[in-house]
Order: sequence, then structure tokens, then C-alpha cells
Amino acid sequence: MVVGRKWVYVKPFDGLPKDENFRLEEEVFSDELKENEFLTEAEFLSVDPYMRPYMSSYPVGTSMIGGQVAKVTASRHPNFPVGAYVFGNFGWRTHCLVDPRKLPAESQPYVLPSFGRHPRSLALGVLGMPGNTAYFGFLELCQPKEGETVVVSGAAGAVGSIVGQIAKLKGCTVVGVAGTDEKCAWLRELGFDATINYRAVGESGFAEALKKAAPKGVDCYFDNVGGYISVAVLLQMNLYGRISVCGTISNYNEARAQVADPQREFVFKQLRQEGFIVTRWHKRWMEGIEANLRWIEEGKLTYQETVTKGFERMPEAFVSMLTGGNTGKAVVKV
Ligand SMILES: NC(=O)C1=CN([C@@H]2O[C@H](COP(=O)(O)OP(=O)(O)OC[C@H]3O[C@@H](n4cnc5c(N)ncnc54)[C@H](OP(=O)(O)O)[C@@H]3O)[C@@H](O)[C@H]2O)C=CC1
Ligand SMILES: CCCCCCC/C=C/C=O
Repeated sequence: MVVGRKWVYVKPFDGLPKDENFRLEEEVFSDELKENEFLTEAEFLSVDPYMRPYMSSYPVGTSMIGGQVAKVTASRHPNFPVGAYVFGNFGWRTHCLVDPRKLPAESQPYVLPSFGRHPRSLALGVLGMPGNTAYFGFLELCQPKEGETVVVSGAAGAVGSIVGQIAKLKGCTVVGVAGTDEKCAWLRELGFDATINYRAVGESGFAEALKKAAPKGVDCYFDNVGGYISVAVLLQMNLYGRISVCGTISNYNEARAQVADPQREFVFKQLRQEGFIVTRWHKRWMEGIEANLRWIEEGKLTYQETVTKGFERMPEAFVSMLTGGNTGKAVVKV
């Protein structure tokens, strides 16, 4: 018998998540597995923005959703031997009994490929879902061309920091928008050509700051945040500009903002805007991971992680990420 712990969603979110939304519970697993089942023990867990809007569609009493890196501790599945490390969407739990046949195609667990000298936690970041969000969401939807100007909001986070570096690899001029001077300084170290600390310039100063940072206008916008930042970028898009709508974290904890009608920009600038969910590319998943790993090995792609230690601190790490406490990918080490 194995006793695990899990975080349960016990009260609907209202605004920023609070302690009262979560409860830590125990769960017991039998040692006797059925054919095709395997048992895991988590090593690293992910806290991601999507958990905030997605949980609202689950009933209270559901375990918190999320990805993790875990070790297989018992197995009756030939592809998941004891001792292997896997990625799985097993939720906020220390242990999990898995039967892959019960999971949808876009949420299949997989044994981690070798990351060489890099930590396994990267399977939750640049070598996992956020890295693939950057790789596919930017390259497929923005179709960047050498010499173009790219703006990335949420630029110092898990997705944005990778998007900006890929844009530099494609020969673009890159402007990053982030919430502190320290984050902006890191982005410039990564090769970003200009940065805007949106908290420092404020809503009223943002359009002017963007004009200075992107004097030739904007050809591609990778939007992680929505809200006034995105309205201002839209108004400075160039003819035939492309916008990849990845997320709207500025309003995950609030009612939706009322924004000005943007249709005129789309007509006269002939813009293209497309939203996406990264699992759209689940059949090409390993292509994104391999490309990002190759760039890391070649010294062309750099990552950073913000690691919180202790499974009991999952809610704290989640709220910290939602309020800008992370640089690069936010993960929890059990
Ligand atoms: N479409 C898809 O398939 C996917 C979408 N996403 C989306 O991508 C975005 C980034 O995710 P991810 O990289 O994992 O998270 P991050 O690592 O970027 O962490 C979230 C960051 O959001 C920033 N932020 C918080 N509030 C605001 C605000 N009001 N305005 C602007 N920025 C804010 C904070 O940085 P700061 O200090 O700069 O404010 C914070 O660090 C999210 O919107 C997420 O939902 C992520 C994965 C897949
Ligand atoms: C099966 C779970 C996959 C998670 C996909 C996350 C998509 C994120 C959307 C917005 O943040």
C-alpha cells in the first residue's frame, strides 16, 4: 500500500486564488496493479496560468490539474518500466496510478527523452508544454521573417522568454514586455533588442514607450497577456502583421475587460490574428522538444527556472506565478 497526497479544489476561485480554494488530502494506492497500469511518484510539478481559467469548468472536489515529472515505482506496462522518468498530466498529486488507455490522445504520458546535462524539470518548461507553445505558437502562426519587428508580452515567463529567443534566431528585432526592471535586464542579456517594464510606464505611458522601442512598427505580436498592452500593440501593427494569441493572463483573475473595437485595424492593415491551444500540435510534440534541446545544446537558447521546494507549497507557488513572482518557468520540487 502506498499513501500519497493531493491538492483538491474545494471552493470556486473568485479573483486571485487563496488558501481557502485548496485542501491537502491523502489518497491510498494498492500495490496490486492491473495489466497496463503503472504507479508513479512525482519529482517536479508545474504551476501554469491555464490552471486558473481551466479549473473554473471543473466541479469542486476535483483534484487540481497539471503536469508533472515523475518516477515509475511499480509497473505492469511494457512501455513504462520501473525506474523510468515520465511526463504526465497527473494533477497536483505526489503519487498516481496511471492507465494510459484511459487518457485522451493529446494527454498521453511519455518517458522523458535524454536531456543530457540539463535537469529533468525542463520537461515542464522549455523542453515541454511551454517550450512547445513558444515553438509552434510563434513559428506556425506568426511566420516571422528576417528583419521584422516582433513584440512579445509576458516576455520574461516560461513561454515568452523562449518566443523572444526564437525570434532572434530567425533574425528579427525583438521587443519584450515584462513587469520588473530585473526581468527586463535579463531579457536584454538574452539578446532582446528592447524591453518595456509595463508596470513602470503604466497604462497611460505604454503606447509611447512602444513607439520608442519599436520605431518601425510591429510585424508580429505574440500575445501572452491581453488587456491594454495588447490594444496598444494592435494600434501599432504594420501592414500584413500577424498576431498569435497565446493567453490573456491580465484578466484570468478578473471579469473580462471592455476593449475598443479593433476591426478597423484588421481591415486597413490587413492583419491576421489567431488563437491556439498548444495540444493542437500533439502529433508533432517531440519535434518541438528536439528543436529546443538542439538550440540549448548549441548555446542559442537559454532557460531559467524559479523553483519552490515542497509539495505543500503548491498553492503558494501558483499564486506567486500568477502575480509575477517567477522569472522563466515556475516549478515545484517535491
Ligand atoms: N495557448 C496555449 O496553448 C498556452 C497558453 N499559455 C499562456 O501563455 C501565457 C504565459 O504562460 P507562462 O509562460 O506559462 O507563464 P509565465 O511564466 O509567463 O508566468 C506568468 C507571468 O504573467 C505575468 N503577468 C501576471 N499578471 C499580468 C498582467 N496583469 N499583465 C501582464 N503580465 C502579467 C507575470 O510576469 P510579469 O512580472 O511580467 O507581470 C507572470 O510572471 C499565459 O497567458 C498562459 O495562459 C501558456 C501555455 C500554453
Ligand atoms: C491536457 C492538458 C494540456 C494543457 C494545455 C495547456 C493549454 C494552455 C492554455 C492557456 O494557458
